[in-house]
Amino acid sequence: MFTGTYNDLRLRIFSKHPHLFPEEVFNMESFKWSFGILFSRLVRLPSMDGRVALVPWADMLNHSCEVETFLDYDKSSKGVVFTTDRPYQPGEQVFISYGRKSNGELLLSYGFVPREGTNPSDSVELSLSLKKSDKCYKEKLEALKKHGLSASQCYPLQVTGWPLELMAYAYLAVSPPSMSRQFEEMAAAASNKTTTNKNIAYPDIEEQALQFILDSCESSISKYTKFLQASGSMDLDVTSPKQLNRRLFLKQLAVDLCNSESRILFRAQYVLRRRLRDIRSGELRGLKIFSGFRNFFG
Ligand SMILES: C[S@@+](CC[C@H](N)C(=O)[O-])C[C@H]1O[C@@H](n2cnc3c(N)ncnc32)[C@H](O)[C@@H]1O
Repeated sequence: MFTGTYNDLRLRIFSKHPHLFPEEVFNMESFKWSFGILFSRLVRLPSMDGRVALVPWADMLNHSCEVETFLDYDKSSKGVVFTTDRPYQPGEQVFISYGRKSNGELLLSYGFVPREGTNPSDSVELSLSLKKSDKCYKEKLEALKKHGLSASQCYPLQVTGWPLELMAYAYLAVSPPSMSRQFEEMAAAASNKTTTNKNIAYPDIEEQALQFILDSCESSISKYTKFLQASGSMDLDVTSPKQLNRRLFLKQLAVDLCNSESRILFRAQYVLRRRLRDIRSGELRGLKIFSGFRNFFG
């Protein structure tokens, strides 16, 4: 990402105006540094339409997932103000919220991962894909494309659940050719750009749709498990103690992120399995009643 953005800037701006952007200053190293400084310190000001600013004193405040206080511009005092949401004791560390962000977003923008289980906004992207072998692959893809979606889509899973769009995508992925008239409705509900009714339900294929989500969850879990197992014996390939510390630190961040994301996937797996078990045992009960009737009438 850095390399692409930097090369783009160099090609389109720096190389055309070398007197304004000398290579000794505007190089990859300084670009990385300024990018990091800017993105870990800039403040979005909600009352100024989300305009961003660098606010020297405010960039000393660390983030906590447990507070709901944001920095904002205050018209009456003409300054950036911060009001705490609870009393603090003298000497106690004061926190702000960097926004309701997932652990992955916090790691990418700020370089840290909150302690496991402490971030209620944490989420993990679950990738769902149409099966190439699906008899209606072309029709489904066409319906998806109409709503700005593609054959593979990512949806955020949280410990507390998943968006209605994800379920709509799963319905579309598993629906048989006999439901082709509903493809359009399902694709529209799977898109977060449309405002159509998202709360669609197709009881006949609910079990297959949940199983489809569960399969995707389990395939994702197995990737995380493989990474976490391999991380124990990962070759860090370093030449100095300083480099070793840095690599160990980065590896720990990756492990922390994987642990928090797989925790969400395990929770989803549990909920899905339980729901499927209920559906299947309901069906079994239905079958037993039906065979009871048969006995009765037979
Ligand atoms: C705006 S600065 C906050 C001040 C910073 N701690 C400092 O000493 O300059 C943002 C950086 O602080 C660190 N940080 C903020 N909140 C944190 C937290 N809850 N856990 C670990 N590091 C945190 C991260 O390195 C982040 O990029």
